[in-house]
Amino acid sequence: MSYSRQSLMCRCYGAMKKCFVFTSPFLLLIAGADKDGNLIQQKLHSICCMVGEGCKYLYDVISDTFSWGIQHVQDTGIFDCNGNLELRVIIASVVLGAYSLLLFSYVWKSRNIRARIRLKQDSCRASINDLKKNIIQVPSKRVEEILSCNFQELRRRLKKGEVTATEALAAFQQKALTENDRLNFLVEPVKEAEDLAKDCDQKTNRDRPLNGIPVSIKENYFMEGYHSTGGMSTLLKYGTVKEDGVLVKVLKHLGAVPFVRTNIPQLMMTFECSNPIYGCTVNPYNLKRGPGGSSGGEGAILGAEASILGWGSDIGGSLRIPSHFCGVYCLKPTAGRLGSKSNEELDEGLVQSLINPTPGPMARDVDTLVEAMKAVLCPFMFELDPEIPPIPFNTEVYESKKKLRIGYYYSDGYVTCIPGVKRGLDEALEGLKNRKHELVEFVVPDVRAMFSELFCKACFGDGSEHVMNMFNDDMVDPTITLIVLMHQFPKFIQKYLSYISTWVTNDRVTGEQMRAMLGVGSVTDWWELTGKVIEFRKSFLQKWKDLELDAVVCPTFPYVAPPTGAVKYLIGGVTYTTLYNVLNFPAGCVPVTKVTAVDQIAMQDYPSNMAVEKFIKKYFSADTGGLPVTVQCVGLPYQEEMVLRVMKEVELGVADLKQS
Ligand SMILES: CCCCCC/C=C\CCCCCCCC(=O)NCCO
Repeated sequence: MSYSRQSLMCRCYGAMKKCFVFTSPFLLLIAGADKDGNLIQQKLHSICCMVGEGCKYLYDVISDTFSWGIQHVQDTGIFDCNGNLELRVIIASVVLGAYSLLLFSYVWKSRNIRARIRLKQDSCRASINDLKKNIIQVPSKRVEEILSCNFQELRRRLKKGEVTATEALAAFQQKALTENDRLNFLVEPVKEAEDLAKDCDQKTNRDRPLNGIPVSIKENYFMEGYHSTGGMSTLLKYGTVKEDGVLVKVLKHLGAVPFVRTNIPQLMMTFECSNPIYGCTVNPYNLKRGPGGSSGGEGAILGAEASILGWGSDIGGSLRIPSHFCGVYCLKPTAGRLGSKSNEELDEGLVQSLINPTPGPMARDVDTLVEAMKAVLCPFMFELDPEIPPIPFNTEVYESKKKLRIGYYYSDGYVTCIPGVKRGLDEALEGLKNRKHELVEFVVPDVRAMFSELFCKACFGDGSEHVMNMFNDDMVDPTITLIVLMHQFPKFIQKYLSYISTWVTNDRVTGEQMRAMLGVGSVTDWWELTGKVIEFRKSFLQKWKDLELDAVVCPTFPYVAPPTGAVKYLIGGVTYTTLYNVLNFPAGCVPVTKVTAVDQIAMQDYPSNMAVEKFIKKYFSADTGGLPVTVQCVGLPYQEEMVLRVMKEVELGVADLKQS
């Protein structure tokens, strides 16, 4: 989505609105003035007194200017000041008239937005109902049998013709429809799925690596005939996508059957999963809690076992956070390994050269991720997108038996992990130790500066202008209202608010993040930021090399699935994932445990110095029993195979522990 696609009118409207809203109080003050402008002086004086001595100087300048201005107007003789009512009436009428116009245009605009959203909702609902009515009938015993297969088993049966692709599709469609009624992860079913499945059932196609495997796809992936909105209804205006994106083409070429498109948060830059078009998705383990985001629909559908392989994307944790909250596996590849032409990042305002999003697979075991990566890293994809480095899957690295030297950390130095998360890491490390790997403590560098000074500044380098402009023609989801509202203020007020928030939250990061979202300023500042990112990567790499590490294992996130609507108070946790986007290191998640009653009791000792910690204490001391915990496995750039190997080692190590 390019800037040019943002209608000029919307942007002008937004700018005018802001200008007007912030100047009108002054206009009204003028309207309330007597002929000498006394009232203005009085009001300004009292305001200035409140702000303090420093502002008095400013007051003198301003009030002198006003007096001069009014005197000047009187001198011109445009109106008779003895009856100065006229001036006030004129100004008041202009202000009220403009407000009425604004109100009218707001109501008119809202009606259009709501109509656009309703139209899309109706079409999605119709599509779901259509599938419910016309779903291929498969006996329930057969459905259960298919759903109980793991990926390898399902693929083997499909290949042998013991299960047809049409049956597999129907089984997952049935399960998805049932689970969707409780979790709302579906955006819409893929209408062509049945035709694709029938094609897979041709004998000549059975050898394709993913033949007949039903796959779920995040809404932002380009698919011919479908909208990719990232939860922004304004993007519905541009119609459906004309051509499949690279990964969808590759998946179809390999025989996979995309069967549903799944939900995302509005704007895809938060880890709530709610937007005004498709609504709110909830967590399969606890319906009062969220599935994470932005690939939240994928997290929920996989967590509910209604999909066997899903595809999401990640620029700050959007594959890893939902995996962690929903207890599923994922791989966030190095940005570039799978290219950048598969999914909509309405993020084009967010797509910059420093920190890039990447598509990636999500699944219910490591083997599926391995098979998915092996399959898609194929000549067909390298030809389709020559910008993707033609590096096939390195089986040798994945299958190597060499003992590994693995770094680990329990805290990144900012938000402390809750006890359940710490215990999850304990278990992963113990499993690795039992498998004779060497463990080395690793201290991560300053994540506070990394998050606000590098991640936020890069992602919102334009002062969030591009994304915020889109809201001039859209509704705002309650999960992000606060942040959108804040951006309606002039920058100097936002800056002021950021300092207040540091003071209120006792947390430097909150204020720093707010200021970072005001953008970098100039090209020179952007170059400086580029230099800082390069420097950060260099020094991190050096630390890694000094310790001669093969990989790092650490918490994916400091807490588990939060109640829906609570993410806005908990953003701080995101340093654990954004670190590896800033570094552009591949990282994957492995579920290791679930929160226990003992973990919940241990929350009594959780710190509560910063606001974010107080909220964590509030939201995770109870009602978290049974929620999944994963660990994050990290490798050097382009070493996805090493990450997957470590993930497999963790999976095996934890399984051994549970058996013993
Ligand atoms: C208007 C909403 C802006 C919220 C700004 C909060 C600032 C930083 C938090 C970053 C949270 C990142 C969540 C994950 C984003 C992600 O990976 N998206 C994937 C897009 O493909």
